[in-house]
Amino acid sequence: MSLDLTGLSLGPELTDVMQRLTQVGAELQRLIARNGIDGDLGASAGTNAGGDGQKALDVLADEAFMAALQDSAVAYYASEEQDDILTFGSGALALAIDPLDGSSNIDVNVSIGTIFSIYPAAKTAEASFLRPGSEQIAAGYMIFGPQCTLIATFGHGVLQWVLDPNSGRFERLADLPRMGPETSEFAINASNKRHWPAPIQAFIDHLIAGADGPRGRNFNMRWIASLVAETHRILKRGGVFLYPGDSRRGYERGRLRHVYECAPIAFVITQAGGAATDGYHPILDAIPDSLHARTPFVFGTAPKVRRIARYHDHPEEAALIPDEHLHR
Ligand SMILES: O=P(O)(O)OC[C@H]1O[C@](O)(COP(=O)(O)O)[C@@H](O)[C@@H]1O
Ligand SMILES: [Mg+2]
Ligand SMILES: [Mg+2]
Repeated sequence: MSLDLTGLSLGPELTDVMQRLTQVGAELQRLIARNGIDGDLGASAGTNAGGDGQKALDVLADEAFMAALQDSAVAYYASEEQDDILTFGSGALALAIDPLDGSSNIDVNVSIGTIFSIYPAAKTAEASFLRPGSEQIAAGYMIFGPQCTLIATFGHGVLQWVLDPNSGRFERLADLPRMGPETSEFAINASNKRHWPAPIQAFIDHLIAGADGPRGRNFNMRWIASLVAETHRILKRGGVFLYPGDSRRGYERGRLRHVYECAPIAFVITQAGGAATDGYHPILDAIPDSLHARTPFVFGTAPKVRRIARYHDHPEEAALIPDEHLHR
């Protein structure tokens, strides 16, 4: 057993799938630590279904998860790296996965990870994933960084484990506390500013104006370009993340993928007391129209996420709403 699930009643199928996911995670952390010794995990390795360039580690991670899950309770496997949903058998579960998130960071030794999302299998492969994220029964991510951490939700708060490199086992830590309402950090790829829609431009302009602007206080910015690392920081110390749709060709719906990136992160964040939207509507209520569909994505501390929605309704007043009026 690679994962301490003591005291959790997940049922035999989900327990087994979590064990298999974390076995692969522990192996990926080991391989990543040896990058450059045997080969280059950041080397180009083709193009995936979504048209993104693949790195050697993208392909290797996808193959490792596929091999580990083929004879498990996973009936349907939907991966960022596969054109179509794969059918493994007649098990009770459907698993969507971003096998390697943050690939642009592989060759610069910055945190990367795996994002997973689990549903009860539906009648067909498509129906198992093209459904509201609120129907997920489990979701989370592993981060491959200074520590290998697993964050997961099974619908009752957010749990965390850390991989003990001595034993190869994920040890459970205290559950994550709920996110507080206060925060002063935001995350967005600001190089795209000229392409953003007006409400996002106004929101960010007001944050950057700091104490001299309508918000009347200073804010701080971070951008790692690994969704897992950004999520982890926001879970631990609050803040807000934005990848809006923009006017670049192919980015009308942003960059991030609904099924295997945004829905699972939204499940984790809302279970931690935060909020997750497409800028306006809750992500967990939306139904993606295809496996690799993109969605604009805003998540983090709930009042901040709600304020961004207000910039769409009332851009002139949104900056002036007191935080305490955004608690619901
Ligand atoms: O390079 P950009 O446009 O800032 O995008 C960064 C985003 O792209 C991603 O790397 C996409 O994920 P993949 O590496 O799985 O394709 C996210 O982790 C990150 O938030
Ligand atoms: Mg990703
Ligand atoms: Mg990926």
